[in-house]
Amino acid sequence: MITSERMAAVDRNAAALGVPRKQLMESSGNAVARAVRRVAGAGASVAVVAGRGNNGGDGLVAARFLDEYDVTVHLLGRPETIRTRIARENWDALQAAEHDARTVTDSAALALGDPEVVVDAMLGTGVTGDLRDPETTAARAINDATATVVSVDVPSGVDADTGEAAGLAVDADHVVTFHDRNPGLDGLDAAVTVEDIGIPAAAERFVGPGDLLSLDRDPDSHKGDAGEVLVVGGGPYAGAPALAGQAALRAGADLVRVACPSSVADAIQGYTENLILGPFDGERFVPDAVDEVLDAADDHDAVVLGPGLGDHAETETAVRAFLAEYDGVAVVDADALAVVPDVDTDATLVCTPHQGELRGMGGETEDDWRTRAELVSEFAADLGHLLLVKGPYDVVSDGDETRVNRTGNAAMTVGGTGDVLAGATGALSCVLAPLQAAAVAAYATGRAGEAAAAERDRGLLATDLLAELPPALRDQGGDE
Ligand SMILES: NC(=O)C1=CN([C@@H]2O[C@H](COP(=O)(O)OP(=O)(O)OC[C@H]3O[C@@H](n4cnc5c(N)ncnc54)[C@H](O)[C@@H]3O)[C@@H](O)[C@H]2O)[C@H](O)CC1
Ligand SMILES: [K+]
Repeated sequence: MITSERMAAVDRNAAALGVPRKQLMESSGNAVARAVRRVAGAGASVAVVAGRGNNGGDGLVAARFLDEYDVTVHLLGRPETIRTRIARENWDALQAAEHDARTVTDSAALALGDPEVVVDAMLGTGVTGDLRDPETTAARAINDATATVVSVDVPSGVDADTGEAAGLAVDADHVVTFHDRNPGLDGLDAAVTVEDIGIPAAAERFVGPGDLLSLDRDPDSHKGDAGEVLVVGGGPYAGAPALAGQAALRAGADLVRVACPSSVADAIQGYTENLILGPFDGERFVPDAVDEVLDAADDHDAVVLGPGLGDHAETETAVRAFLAEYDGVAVVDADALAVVPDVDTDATLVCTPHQGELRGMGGETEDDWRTRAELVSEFAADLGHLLLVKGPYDVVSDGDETRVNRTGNAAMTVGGTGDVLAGATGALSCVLAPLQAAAVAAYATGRAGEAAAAERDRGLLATDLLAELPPALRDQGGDE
């Protein structure tokens, strides 16, 4: 099962892996043609009704594969208004080969004739709201026809994720969908076939530029802001919370506060004016400070717990007490990880151990990334918490879904890059689901490290990564 949002990400990842969308469209169209052959008699008349997006493009490819039939293509709208280059190229290919391909500019003028099969390629996952004209009139004509209706990807007018239609929708006999089934197809009367269109499994497994699309969602559809992060860190160290806090800002958080012992507040503020300090008395995080930090945490969308806290027994007790009461999202890093295996908490934990810390938590690790991915997944399931295990290939798993990140380089073994990753994960946790936040944070931090290392053979510093995070969170690939 896959949502259309995730499908769009996987599609973009496939393109980055060398399998561009036009190639997928060729496979989709071919699969639709195969479905038509299963229901059409020899030489049957087939009407392909194509919209101006990529769903229409699939239909145009199908028409090319169905030369042995009497095929008529009805494009809904003028060819100049076809929305994507790849769909337009497939329209041009039909024209060049002198297929019977007509344009319908006046919806009243749509004459389907009396086809044996209609291919409904009007709208796919790009649909929003009620069908508009000419699609409404065309849907009515399709539903009135006696033809067998084969819908491409989803019956036009139906939301692939919910199965609901805002208004009129095509009443399909068969649906040919691609790669994996959308949740909305389950309740339909139609016979649904899922066709492999050659998307590599790696497009789902490896974090890629498509995963950055999840950051572009309509801001009104979630919290409405970029999030506020509380870093709980510092004591024996001051640099780590400063790095984590700045990374959270560079990853897009609106506001980052640092709850730290008063002994290091000036030092942390001295690194940057961009962080807001919320010091509590003392030289380290101790049980007495827990209530104050819990109050602060309640006003934030996510907490980053651990950078620079140290491993004093009192601090460990304080971390445990904090998590016992906290029920939001917490990115847990560094010394705070030690409490995770037996902590009692309602919080959503995103744990970011390196392989040494993972072993300290009782987890196993392996050099081979495939084996490691399995081990991390099993351990995340045992813990009941999400893990982002750092390594040459980072593994992110909640025990159910597992993603692997390949960005980054050996120069990033320098101290402080883990704090940057924890901060970025905290910021992204404000706007994305935890697994996606961890995956995107690992991907972007690795890319930031690659960009920073491009100019220096040695001597990379964790601070070099900070300014590289914003571009690393943007998809710089061309849209093919
Ligand atoms: N995911 C894959 O791997 C592949 C999918 N393919 C096919 O591409 C479509 C999705 O294509 P897209 O261009 O994003 O959207 P649509 O064709 O569904 O819609 C295009 C267009 O329609 C307009 N529109 C939206 N809502 C309405 C409405 N209510 N009434 C009228 N018009 C509407 C809007 O402007 C959209 O831009 C997917 O389903 C697959 O069939 C590719 O083949 C590649 C592989
Ligand atoms: K369709």
